[in-house]
Amino acid sequence: MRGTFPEELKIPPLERPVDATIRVPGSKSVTNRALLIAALATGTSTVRNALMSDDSYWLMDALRRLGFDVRAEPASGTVRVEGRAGEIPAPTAELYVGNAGTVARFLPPALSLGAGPYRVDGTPRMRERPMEDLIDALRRLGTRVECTSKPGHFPIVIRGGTLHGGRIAISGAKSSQFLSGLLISAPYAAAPLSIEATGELVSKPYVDITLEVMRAFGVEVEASPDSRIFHISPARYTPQDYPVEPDASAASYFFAAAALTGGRVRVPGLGRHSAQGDLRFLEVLHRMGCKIKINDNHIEVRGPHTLRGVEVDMNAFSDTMMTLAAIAPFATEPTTIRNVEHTRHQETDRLSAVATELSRLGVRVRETRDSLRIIPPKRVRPAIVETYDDHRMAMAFALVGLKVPGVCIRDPGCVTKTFPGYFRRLGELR
Ligand SMILES: O=C(O)C1=C[C@@H](OP(=O)(O)O)[C@@H](O)[C@H](O)C1
Ligand SMILES: C=C(OP(=O)(O)O)C(=O)O
Repeated sequence: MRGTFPEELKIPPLERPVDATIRVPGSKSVTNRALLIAALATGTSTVRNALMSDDSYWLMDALRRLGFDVRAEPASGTVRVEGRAGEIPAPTAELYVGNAGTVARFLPPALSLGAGPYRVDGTPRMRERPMEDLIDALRRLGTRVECTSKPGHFPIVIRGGTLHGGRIAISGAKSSQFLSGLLISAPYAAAPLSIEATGELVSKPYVDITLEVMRAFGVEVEASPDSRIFHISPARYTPQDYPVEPDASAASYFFAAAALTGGRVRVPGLGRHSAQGDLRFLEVLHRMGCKIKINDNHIEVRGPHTLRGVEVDMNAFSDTMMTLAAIAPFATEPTTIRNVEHTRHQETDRLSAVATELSRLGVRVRETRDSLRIIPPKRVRPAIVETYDDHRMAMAFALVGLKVPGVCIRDPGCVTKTFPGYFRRLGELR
């Protein structure tokens, strides 16, 4: 999807506070759950307002290689998926997941339902990202998984045939996506399956998104009151006409632009009934001095005259960690972001990337194993910001350019992972 992006993009500063209504694309997390669940369902589903980006492309590409009929209209975001009732049509396939964690972690449990061998690989970074907890769980459920390069990592070869039922424990300490991946395919296990999340479960609200999309396609999961143990009885997804809501993480950049400039931004299509945990970023903006209105079908943020610094545990909504890091230098006090060690295993080592790039902009940062303390300088200075092939580095640090003349974003094309039109939308703030 990289297409026509320049090597470097200079961000022109805003001359006045923003005042805009900004539409953001469909949620990556919801899109990739809905597409895979639609493929497992009995009959044809229509997924509307689906995100069209690298991450959803790689899932659709994998489904097609597996023999599913997937028809996408990129302009409207409508995707028709012919579900095969839990059958994986192709007995063997070569699959590529790019650097999409959702594809890397959701697909392998579904591949256990097919014959195989299925060979699955990803980008060099995906080969470094954790897979071991999921691979171990699949092996315990009767799937043969071979790591052809490094134990616990891509590339892998899966030979399936069945997914046993029973009881299984999986660690959620590195990624919640392992648990979500198991949950999505669990209704097709040979017998009832109980999954226990052990250790600290990071990014917990994403598990709620999984349960919500499963429920929308007709499958209920019984969760223990502490949301640690999940019981899934054998069931079949029913096909749906399913609208994907806008992406809350993508919206965070525009909410932050209102905060940064003392302006107003409204994002339609998101509201109080959303399961997306990244809307907790709004609580952070509120504590920094913003006024927040959450309606049924839109959210509006008004920025203050001066932003306050905050101390915040972002474990549950860490995709917005970089958004906060990018506006923190403009607050009146330091900001501390805690409990986000797991982001070191994502598109890049995000704590290290943020600390390095903020330092380049003249901002003092104290980095620990799992936290950042950002100390606002007298003046944020211009710089060419490196993005480490991380869409969120590019999207977040562009916000600095809205305030400081001379900020350039290196490799802006990396935004295609989740938001190909990001810089066009950012231009709509003018
Ligand atoms: O399940 C999902 O859709 C996601 C879960 C989170 O990952 P981790 O659980 O690995 O933190 C999040 O960071 C990612 O962008 C999307
Ligand atoms: C962590 C992210 O992605 P992934 O789904 O690849 O884990 C992200 O989008 O910030």
